[in-house]
Amino acid sequence: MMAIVAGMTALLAYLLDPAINEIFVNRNQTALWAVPAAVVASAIVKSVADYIQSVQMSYVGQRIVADTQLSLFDNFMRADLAWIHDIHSGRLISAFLYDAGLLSDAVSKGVVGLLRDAVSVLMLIGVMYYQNWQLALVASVGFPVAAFVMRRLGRKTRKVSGKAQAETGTLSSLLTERFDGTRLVKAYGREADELATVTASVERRLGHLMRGVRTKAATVPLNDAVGAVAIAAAILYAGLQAQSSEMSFGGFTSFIAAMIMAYQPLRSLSTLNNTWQEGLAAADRVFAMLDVKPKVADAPDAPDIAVARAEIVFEDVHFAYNDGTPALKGVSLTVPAGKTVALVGPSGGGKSTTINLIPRFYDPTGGRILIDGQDIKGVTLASLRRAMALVAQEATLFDDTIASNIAYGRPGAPQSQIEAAARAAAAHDFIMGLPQGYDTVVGESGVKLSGGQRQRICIARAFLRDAPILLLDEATSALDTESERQIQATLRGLMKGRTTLVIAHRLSTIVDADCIHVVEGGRIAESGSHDELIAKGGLYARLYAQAEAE
Ligand SMILES: Nc1ncnc2c1ncn2[C@@H]1O[C@H](COP(=O)(O)OP(=O)(O)OP(=O)(O)O)[C@@H](O)[C@H]1O
Repeated sequence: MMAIVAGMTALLAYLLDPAINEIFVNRNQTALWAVPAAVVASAIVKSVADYIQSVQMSYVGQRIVADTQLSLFDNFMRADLAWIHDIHSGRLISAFLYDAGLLSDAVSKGVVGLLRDAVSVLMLIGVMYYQNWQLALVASVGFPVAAFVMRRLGRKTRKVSGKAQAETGTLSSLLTERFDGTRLVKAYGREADELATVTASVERRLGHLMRGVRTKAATVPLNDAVGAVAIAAAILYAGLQAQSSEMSFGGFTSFIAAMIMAYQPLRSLSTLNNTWQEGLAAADRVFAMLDVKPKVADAPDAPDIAVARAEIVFEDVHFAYNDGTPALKGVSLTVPAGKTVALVGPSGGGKSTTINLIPRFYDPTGGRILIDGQDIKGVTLASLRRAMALVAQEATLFDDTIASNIAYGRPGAPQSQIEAAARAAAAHDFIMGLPQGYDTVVGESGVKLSGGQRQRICIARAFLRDAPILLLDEATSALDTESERQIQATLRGLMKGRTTLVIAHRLSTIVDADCIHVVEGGRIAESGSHDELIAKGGLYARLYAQAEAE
């Protein structure tokens, strides 16, 4: 298609030769009709090919955006939690939306346009050389100069594009945080300050983008100037040669037409180089993200875990986050099959870290974690995670129906099972009271639920998952006493017969746990049943007395 467009463009320039020499100079009657017909025919072929080509080019570009976005998302979903936490979500979003777009421009306009224009220019230069090679040689003096200008400006574009992208990432981070924290902004009356923060970022981004625009805008006039000198040189040379009349009038006109027609694709070639450079910069960033491979991954030939009793054992487990600060300094504990073990302790002690190691959100830096005697590092991640249900503090719901939210851990579960799970979580009645029952859409754009209702849907999700291991980050502290009591009752139902490790934020809720570990400073400070720990009169007894007093 590209060759057709380029060929037809060159043909139009070539046709000027017979048009002038045959029709006007030789007064040829056949040519009088044939040449205009040929002009129309080649213009039609060029237009059709042009149309098909633009659609094809856009498709190639958009396809690349779509494929890149899918690969990025796939990689983000598989990436280590540690990596995701270290990088702000705004940066991921800007790679997804902004960089993928730049990449598409580089491909659809850049590569394809580069080829098309290069072919057109080559063919038109061919016409020039065919008409008069000495003249063509004179007209070509501008090329090396133009190439040098393009190169310099291309480099600058690439640099500026990198800065603009970094600022786009910062801006999306700022926006996500501000939208999530709207309540806080309003409550503390910080609207004006937030506007100032965002204004600063928007202005910085504008500055970088404008630097790019100026570079791009300078490309065309600079090349135009070079082109004008080349045309002037050609006319001067042709004029000087005119005396010897080696060249016909038609030939000269065709030559000049080819030269002027070559001008347009040459101009676009110079701006395309900038687009191409932006695309290369974006590609660097996208590929850097695609190259990140998760460290928490299946060992080669890892078997599925075989869970029978579901006993969890921590053997002298050490762990440090990426920044190097140790969070666990030798934790050994056992969660006996079917029993409930609670982790309590001061904030920052390491309770969440302990629980996060069981589904291998992170791998320990020392020691081992065993489930039914199998080191969890040696089994497949999918089978390990299938063996557990997680009820986290945040009560995350997706923008989907209640039924889909409950079935998140067991996609395709029949309605009867979904309802049974909701009943067990004491959620069925309030769900039936919603406008569309189980088909009610919840989440950001759907019906807004109370904290307790959200929590109950999450518990129903864990019921339906029906896994032998239950990881519970007790989320009842944000609820009122009545809701908390109800949720506690449903949670006890959920824990029954399952190996449960629970983080207790309210000590009153875990008094009947089989064993309580007090985690402090990354170590287990004391362990025992509620009564034993009270009798001991240590940290737990103090924490409990404090909680009672409140
Ligand atoms: N993603 C992280 N990156 C770096 N350090 C972290 C990260 N998460 C937690 N920490 C640090 O690890 C230590 C243990 O944190 P952890 O969240 O396990 O405590 P916790 O006992 O669950 O606290 P809380 O009761 O407040 O939730 C803390 O010092 C914390 O600052």
